[in-house]
Amino acid sequence: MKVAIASDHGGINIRKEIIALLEEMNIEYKDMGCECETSVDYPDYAIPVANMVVSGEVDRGILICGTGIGMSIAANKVKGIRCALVHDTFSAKATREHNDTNVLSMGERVIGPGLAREIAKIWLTTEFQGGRHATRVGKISEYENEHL
Ligand SMILES: O=C(CO)[C@H](O)[C@H](O)[C@H](O)COP(=O)(O)O
Repeated sequence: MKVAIASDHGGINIRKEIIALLEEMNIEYKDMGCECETSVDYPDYAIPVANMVVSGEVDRGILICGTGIGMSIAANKVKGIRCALVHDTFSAKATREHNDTNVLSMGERVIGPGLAREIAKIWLTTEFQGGRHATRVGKISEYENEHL
């Protein structure tokens, strides 16, 4: 698996924590910034990562901003992206099993690095269950293909 990761200025510390996790898990990754702690705009990071996922350049994306909300809104504008904003381990597992999410978003002003690491680890290692969930995810893709 290959992962693209990015944050704005509000998510740098959790990004570093998740990069350390990816290295421990021997998961190949591309760090897409941001490079500094000055204020940047989250769509400039969310959209490139989302495009890397839909193009197949990477398999998954991980995005961090202050709340995770801006990143998730922006990523979900890209056709083919299913981005989940997650701040608990139950949802991390469920959104892989049920929604086959390909991008994870978290907020550094909401949770600490320890929980973020647990969430990311679960999200990276949980398989999609398919079945009835595939039917539902398929309906989202169908809508995207017909209307977006
Ligand atoms: O998009 C967000 C809110 O939904 C992110 O949390 C941003 O990191 C946040 O808006 C940045 O805020 P700042 O006041 O410019 O640091």
